[in-house]
Amino acid sequence: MESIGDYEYNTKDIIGHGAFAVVFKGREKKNPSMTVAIKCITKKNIAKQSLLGKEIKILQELTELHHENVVALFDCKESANSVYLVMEVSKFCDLLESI
Ligand SMILES: Nc1ncnc2c1ncn2[C@@H]1O[C@H](COP(=O)(O)OP(=O)(O)OP(=O)(O)O)[C@@H](O)[C@H]1O
Repeated sequence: MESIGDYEYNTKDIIGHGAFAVVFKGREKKNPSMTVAIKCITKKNIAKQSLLGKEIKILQELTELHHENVVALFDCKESANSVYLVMEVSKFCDLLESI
């Protein structure tokens, strides 16, 4: 298990790949029934890291809206090579899988 603050994930549990990141299925350590999506962004894939900081700030502000159609950002952590975004699992991904 990889540890990201209060959350953890197994590198085998990949939900999806994007252009800049891999998204893993993870869980809260204290409450393992709480499933989360952990987006691991490799810093070297991002040309301007200041833009990533701005994007994270926008995600934090959107989270404060508590809107059902906006995926909440629970936590954000940084290591030497990566940035990790711990997010609510999107209900729309289930819909896509069922199509
Ligand atoms: N919060 C989430 N809940 C569930 N699945 C997710 C979540 N975020 C991302 N995913 C899945 O992981 C995949 C990769 O996501 P990611 O955000 O890295 O890239 P993308 O949105 O597909 O495209 P891009 O790389 O252009 O941003 C998505 O296509 C989706 O299937």
